Amino acid sequence: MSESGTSSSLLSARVLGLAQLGLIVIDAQHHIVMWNQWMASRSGRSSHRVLGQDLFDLYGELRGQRLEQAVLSAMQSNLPQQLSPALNPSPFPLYPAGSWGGERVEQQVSVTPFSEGKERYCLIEVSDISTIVGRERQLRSQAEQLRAQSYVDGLTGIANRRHFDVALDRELRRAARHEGQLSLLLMDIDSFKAYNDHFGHQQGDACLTRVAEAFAATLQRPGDLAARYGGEEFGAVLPDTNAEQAALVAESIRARIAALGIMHAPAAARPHVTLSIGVATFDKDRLAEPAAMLAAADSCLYAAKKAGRDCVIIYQHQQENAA
Ligand SMILES: Nc1nc2c(ncn2[C@@H]2O[C@H](COP(=O)(O)OP(=O)(O)OP(=O)(O)O)[C@@H](O)[C@H]2O)c(=O)[nH]1
Repeated sequence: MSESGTSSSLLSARVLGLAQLGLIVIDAQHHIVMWNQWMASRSGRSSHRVLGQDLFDLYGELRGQRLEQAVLSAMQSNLPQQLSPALNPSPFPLYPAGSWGGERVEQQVSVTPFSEGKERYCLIEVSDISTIVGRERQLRSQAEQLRAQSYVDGLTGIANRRHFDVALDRELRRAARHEGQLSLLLMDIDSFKAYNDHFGHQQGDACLTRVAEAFAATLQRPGDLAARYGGEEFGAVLPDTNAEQAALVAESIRARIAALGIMHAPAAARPHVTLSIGVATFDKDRLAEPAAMLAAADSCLYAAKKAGRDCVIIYQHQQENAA
């Protein structure tokens, strides 16, 4: 061999040793003819132990798997093949260099057929994509967390206004489609300004949280939604619930909040914290849109305030306003 031939093969060997990905070459009989340092340090098998062995004898678990199919089809079609990392995350039992055991590294594997003289070969390249996959997983879980948070009220931990709007819209459509029943409650803590003025905003927040938790705990069905509608107002979406049933639910919420016995400010209408509640029920001819339902429940809430607070008013279609 010429001097320049020798130095170029030395250079090739050095480059193969430095490559930051696994390089395996197998011949047409699947015998390993090249196994670089990256593969040795992550598989625990040095090249002199694996050269000449059938790749699929060495790693029996690869038999019948996508990698073997990719090699066969690359050899047949003479076209490169790529394994989907999502379906084949870690085909080879490879571990981070220097750590024998633990989690396999996540791999991206490609198979490239080639010929040299009369011989046919396959180059198998293996990249470690653990960091990328880990980062993707982290981003996905952060996105899920953000999504969950964006539907939860930060103070009280119950559903927020956005969640309420989405649920009301969805349940109204469902009720309209199936001629079903649906009721909506809007409620407001009585004389809450006086509470804040007397006890301070921080204690006001604590009161809101107690009321929210007790209100949410009153709703029994999995489809019911308890939400903070805004400020000291709460809303409930009650699927499959007619006006009579909704009136019972509203009354049990009212009674439960009154029974908490949270001391109110001297200037408040009652000695303890109470709720006023307005109730509206889906009607395909009159109350079929979210805005109409909300306006009806709100007019009842207003009527409950006028009626002295700590009470429930049900929307009546016959009258312009609540009874
Ligand atoms: N602490 C606290 N107070 C809030 C919050 N959101 C709204 N409020 C207060 O709730 C009070 C609502 O007062 P108003 O709308 O005047 O009604 P009210 O005093 O409850 O009287 P009625 O509704 O007529 O019984 C205001 O003082 C708001 O500042 C909150 O997140 N935390």
